[in-house]
Amino acid sequence: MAQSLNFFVSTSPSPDFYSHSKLTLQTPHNHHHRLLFPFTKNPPLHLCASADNGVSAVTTNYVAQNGVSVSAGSIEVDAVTEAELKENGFRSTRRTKLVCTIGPATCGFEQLEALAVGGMNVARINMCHGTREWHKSVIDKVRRLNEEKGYAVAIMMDTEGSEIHMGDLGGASSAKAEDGQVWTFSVRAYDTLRPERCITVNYDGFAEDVKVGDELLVDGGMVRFEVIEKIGPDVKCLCTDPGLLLPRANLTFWRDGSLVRERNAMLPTISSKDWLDIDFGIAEGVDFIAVSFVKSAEVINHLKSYIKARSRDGDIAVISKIESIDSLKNLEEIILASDGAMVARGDLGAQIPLEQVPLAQQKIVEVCRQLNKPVIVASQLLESMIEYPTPTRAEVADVSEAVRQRADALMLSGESAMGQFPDKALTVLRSVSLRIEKWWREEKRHEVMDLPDIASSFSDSISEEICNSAAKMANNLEVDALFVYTKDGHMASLLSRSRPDCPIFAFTTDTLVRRRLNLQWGLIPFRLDFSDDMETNLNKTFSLLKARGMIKSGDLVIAVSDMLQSIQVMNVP
Ligand SMILES: Nc1ncnc2c1ncn2[C@@H]1O[C@H](COP(=O)(O)OP(=O)(O)OP(=O)(O)O)[C@@H](O)[C@H]1O
Ligand SMILES: CC(=O)C(=O)O
Ligand SMILES: [K+]
Ligand SMILES: [Mg+2]
Repeated sequence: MAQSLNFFVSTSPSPDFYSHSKLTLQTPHNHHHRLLFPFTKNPPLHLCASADNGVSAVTTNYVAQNGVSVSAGSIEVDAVTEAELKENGFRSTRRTKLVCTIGPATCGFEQLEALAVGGMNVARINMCHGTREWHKSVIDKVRRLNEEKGYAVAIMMDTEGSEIHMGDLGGASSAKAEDGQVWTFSVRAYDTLRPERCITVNYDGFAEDVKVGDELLVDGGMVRFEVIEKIGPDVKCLCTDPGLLLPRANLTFWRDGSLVRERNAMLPTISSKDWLDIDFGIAEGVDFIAVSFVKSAEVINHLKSYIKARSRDGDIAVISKIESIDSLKNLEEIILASDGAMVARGDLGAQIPLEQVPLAQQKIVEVCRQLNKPVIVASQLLESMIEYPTPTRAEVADVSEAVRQRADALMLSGESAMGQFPDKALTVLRSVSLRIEKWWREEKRHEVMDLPDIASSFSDSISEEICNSAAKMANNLEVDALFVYTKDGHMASLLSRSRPDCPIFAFTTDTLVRRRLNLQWGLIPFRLDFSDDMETNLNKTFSLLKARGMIKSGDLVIAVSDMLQSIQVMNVP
């Protein structure tokens, strides 16, 4: 029999409202313990509850108020998860989510499908590279894959930003800079064939801003030059650290051991080209927009209201990329304003000393977790796999560390965009994630992180308490899965924040919410039509999942819901 704890909160503005909460704890021996709490709160809340015999009493009441009916309907979950659940059972599903940057190596339909099969949860397109037509064709293919083959891959568009970077390499995929060579960095636009060892720069003030003696870092130091001469728009540079130059690589320059960033600080976070790309993203209905080189919360608030006013569903999540000194300074307010964050270690490592990057990563992951925002650890996780089929031991250790920190997601960049072994790289992320997650559960490690209260309303506080308790109960009772019925995804993310031992089945009526939840740790998002009647919802879910072989009789489940704020513990009948 189900044991349940239900709350019912509505924000009725009635002036002479009456509110109370009644908690019922039903023991197996039918001893009912009731608690009655009088409430006076402003703004007025209507809090009532509960059921003496399971869920039916309350939910019937709720349905009567809302008149929502349940259609028989079906349940949608992505094909990979379904196979994983059937094969390995609840416990061994992967909790850490995987983002793949799509590029020339992976933009074909079959290549995208191979990544989906390999566990890609989110496909990232980087607006620094390629044309809008190219990106549109990738988005179309991913959508087709989802529709035709039952995947739920979300799409993340990453803005170019207006930091200083190199142009393309006249069509070449890379160029090798050797020690002692002199290269020219120029703001000229070359129509005709450009001279050898010549790189264009996107920023007109470049030649004025650099000084002879400055150090010029490509891609955060993958290649280094020293400025030796300025001739009009051309800047002659001596290669001091050889390496591979990639198209549109970021450029930073350093003087007397410090990053020169006065000009960068004046460049807008979202350039006019970025705004056009954002319009494109809104029109295409991407799920996430990742904003490069965020400096303050202001720009994120601006973008969010822009999206809200223009997007059909008003619902594209905004991810702040933490990759500049300014973003580290304003970390908490930026993350608070955003729907998630990315530790963009590539550019971050060009702005702060490399040895500080791991600590910055740890801090960003921690702040995101506390503020309940998903966080992606990105860049160079498996860099050597761009060229080689196996990773270095150090790379495996780096991936393990990000999983151990319990980041929501890991991201492939060049490894999947233009590397020779995209599928193998994804397999490494997948197997390392599974191994570390298993270790965590076997060791019965408990969270050391204090999760602060983040609710901004009383109703949210109840959701938060319910989710924190449900996650704790799930660990203590060693349940097989948490079920959450959520319209907007909020309660699902609160459960994820607690990083419980068991997987979280998140049922939502909304396809967009379902795809967005794909970025969050431990969530298995399902699309399901459901009502406010929990008994009906549960029965329907059990029969649909049982029919598909994803759960079986006897499995122990804790279910929570955000329409009817409740916790129930039960065995699958
Ligand atoms: N759409 C694309 N077309 C061609 N090459 C791409 C594309 N996307 C990525 N690449 C290649 O893959 C490499 C790594 O991709 P990634 O998106 O991490 O680039 P990045 O420029 O380092 O990132 P960011 O600009 O966000 O800091 C790029 O340097 C580029 O060479
Ligand atoms: C991902 C990205 O933008 C970076 O690492 O710089
Ligand atoms: K970018
Ligand atoms: Mg970057």
